[in-house]
Amino acid sequence: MLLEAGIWIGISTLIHYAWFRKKTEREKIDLVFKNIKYGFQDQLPYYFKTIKSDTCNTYIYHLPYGLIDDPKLEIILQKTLNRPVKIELKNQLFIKVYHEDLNSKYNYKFIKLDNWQLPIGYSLGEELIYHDFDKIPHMTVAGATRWGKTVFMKSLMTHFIENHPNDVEFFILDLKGGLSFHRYANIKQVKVVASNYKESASALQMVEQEIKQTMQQFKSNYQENILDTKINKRKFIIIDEAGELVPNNSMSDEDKFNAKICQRIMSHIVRVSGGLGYRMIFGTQYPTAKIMDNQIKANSSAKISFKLETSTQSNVAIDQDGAEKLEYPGRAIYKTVHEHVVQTFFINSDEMWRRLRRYEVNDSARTKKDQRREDIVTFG
Ligand SMILES: Nc1ncnc2c1ncn2[C@@H]1O[C@H](COP(=O)(O)OP(=O)(O)OP(=O)(O)O)[C@@H](O)[C@H]1O
Repeated sequence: MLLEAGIWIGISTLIHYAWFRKKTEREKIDLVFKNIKYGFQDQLPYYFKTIKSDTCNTYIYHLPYGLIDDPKLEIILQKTLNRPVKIELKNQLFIKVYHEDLNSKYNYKFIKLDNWQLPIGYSLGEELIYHDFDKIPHMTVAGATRWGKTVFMKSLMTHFIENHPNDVEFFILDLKGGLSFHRYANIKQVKVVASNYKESASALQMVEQEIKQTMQQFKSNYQENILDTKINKRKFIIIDEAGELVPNNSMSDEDKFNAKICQRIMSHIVRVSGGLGYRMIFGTQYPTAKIMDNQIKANSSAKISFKLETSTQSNVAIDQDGAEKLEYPGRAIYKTVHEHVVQTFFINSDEMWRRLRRYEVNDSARTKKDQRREDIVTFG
């Protein structure tokens, strides 16, 4: 009698333990598959193995033939496990469950990368995500005001000046009155900082003229692409706020005229100059079809978006929803063929100046150089 009671207590304790014990991550993943019916007919993903690392646990599953990815799965697993989750579907299903979320700030640091690669920021697991401007020359940068566009452009500038002080050149259109980039106008690598329509049109005409000359030079040497030459120079045209360059009725005739020149040359730059070593960074807080027109979008296969107001804007900027849900300044979606959520690097003006001031040239040297440039440029 006593023995029977003891066995019964033992069994019920076991049942109780099995029922109430904390489920493992893997058990929870299996339950999610079952509950949301993520499978093909009655076949669910079949567990293969787990790889544990310092940053995450990766659960690998074989998939029944015919089962494709489901965008909801990542969100459901994230909520169920209460951890950041990233899902990749290659031949198998890889579910990465991270121990830590992304930090909301990573300070800029000098990172030596090959050639014309730019560290964009960290994605989950502190994986460094970088962009190769020799593979994809032009980039659009969208984001509502105060969410990180200008800081991103500044860290791009600092990175390339630190990595290629003798080979990089910048043409900057700072249409927020020159407030963000004026301080760097006398840096050796900065050819011009334009802060109004007239200066912007002149700066872009300067670029257009240089493109013409480079083209001529390539033609006479039977060269097709800068990557097949020994030329190390790369020229970046930064547009910080492209929305200002769309002609509208509140502009004076002269401003409209100059804005139209800018539109024409920006479109020329993205169409013809990538192979010649020119890279355009097209920034806007207003991603509408009018501002980010088809020409710019089609020729800028790299897209970054910081937080935007609506999913409609997100679809214009990066061809998908998501930018409207970003939560922190500096957090962005970087999209080429692949897509990554990243925390971009933070740099403030003092730090940038501390790093770049050694490249400052004095005013008289700059004036002489500008005069020489003006000799070859036809201003509109
Ligand atoms: N990568 C980052 N990491 C952390 N915080 C950031 C980052 N980038 C920007 N911030 C924060 O957001 C603020 C605004 O950034 P930024 O000036 O780049 O915005 P913006 O989108 O260019 O705005 P605006 O269009 O008004 O110029 C910064 O002063 C900083 O406090």
